[in-house]
Amino acid sequence: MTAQLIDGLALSKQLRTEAATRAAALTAKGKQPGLAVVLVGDNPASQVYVRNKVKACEEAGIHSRLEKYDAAMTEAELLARVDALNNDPTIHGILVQLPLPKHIDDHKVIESISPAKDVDGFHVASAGALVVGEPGFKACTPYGCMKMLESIGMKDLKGKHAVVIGRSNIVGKPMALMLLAANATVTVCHSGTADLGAMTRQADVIVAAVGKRNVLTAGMVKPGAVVIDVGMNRNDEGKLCGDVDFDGVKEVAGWITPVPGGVGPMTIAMLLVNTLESAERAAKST
Ligand SMILES: NC(=O)C1=CN([C@@H]2O[C@H](COP(=O)(O)OP(=O)(O)OC[C@H]3O[C@@H](n4cnc5c(N)ncnc54)[C@H](OP(=O)(O)O)[C@@H]3O)[C@@H](O)[C@H]2O)C=CC1
Ligand SMILES: Nc1nc(=O)c2c([nH]1)NC[C@@H]1CN(c3ccc(C(=O)N[C@@H](CCC(=O)O)C(=O)O)cc3)C=[N+]21
Ligand SMILES: [Mg+2]
Repeated sequence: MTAQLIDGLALSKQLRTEAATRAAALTAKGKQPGLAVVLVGDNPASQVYVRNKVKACEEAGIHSRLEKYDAAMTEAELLARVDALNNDPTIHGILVQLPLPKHIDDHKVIESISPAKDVDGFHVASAGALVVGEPGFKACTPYGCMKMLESIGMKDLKGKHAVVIGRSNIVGKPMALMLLAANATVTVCHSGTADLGAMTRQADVIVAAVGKRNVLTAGMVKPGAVVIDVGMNRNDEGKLCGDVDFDGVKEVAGWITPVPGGVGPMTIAMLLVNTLESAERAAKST
């Protein structure tokens, strides 16, 4: 059996076209949506991601402001920048690229972002809204994974068992909560899980969000399962790859996402969707 591909790149393009239509409608009313992306330091991966985000905004007609700062920037200086963006009516979304330099407390910086502009969905208010099922910004990566499931007719996961590998605040935990909200029965695995394969072999849906190559191999997958690969790693040749042994798992799974061209582009698309939602809300209230 060979799995069908969930093409995140194609799906993200569709979402970005819809975003462009919504952005144009706001701009026509003199209320162009705006996203601020703040990058501190010179992490090469962050440079690429941030450039991709800014480019996606431009293409969708969303105003983007890229603020790049030296790695020596102090926490107080960064907090002052966030405060200025919180009070800037032309900015509807604020993204502070992670990781931040070690001398800056990421938690403190994220909590300083106005929840109304937290388009990353990382603020404790956004995370809490997801826990209790209130409206709030959803973290872009798991939100994009849910859109991928929806695209293959799996919006409602009643009767399905989903296994999430990873429990970070930005991917694994919100992923588990979104799957739960979609009526899946959810298991969350992590570095303390005794027998990962025993868990994943029961799954109808597997989301791998670890950051290690080959965490999921063919023998760990139930035939026909849906496999979503969030991981972003480099192989020995320096090529981008996920957490899943793609070549092996694609022979067993029913559906699989590629890396690149899977979850990554969806993350960016959902960032635009969240920014539009923020801008539309702001337009209504003025
Ligand atoms: N495509 C995209 O848009 C995005 C991709 N990513 C990528 O996704 C991956 C995960 O990111 P993130 O959540 O931030 O990473 P973290 O490092 O914060 O979390 C990794 C999680 O994996 C768990 N883990 C580690 N080793 C194992 C193992 N052997 N078996 C089971 N679980 C394990 C850890 O467990 P414990 O909690 O016990 O330490 C932890 O919960 C990375 O590759 C990252 O680059 C991230 C964000 C967006
Ligand atoms: N505040 C904050 N918000 C984030 O959303 C955030 C962050 N910090 N820090 C880093 C992670 C990682 N992340 C990715 C987004 C897109 C791709 C992406 O587009 N990937 C392409 C390939 C890109 C390439 O070629 O390197 C793909 O998978 O096809 C990857 C990773 C967002 N993150
Ligand atoms: Mg830090």
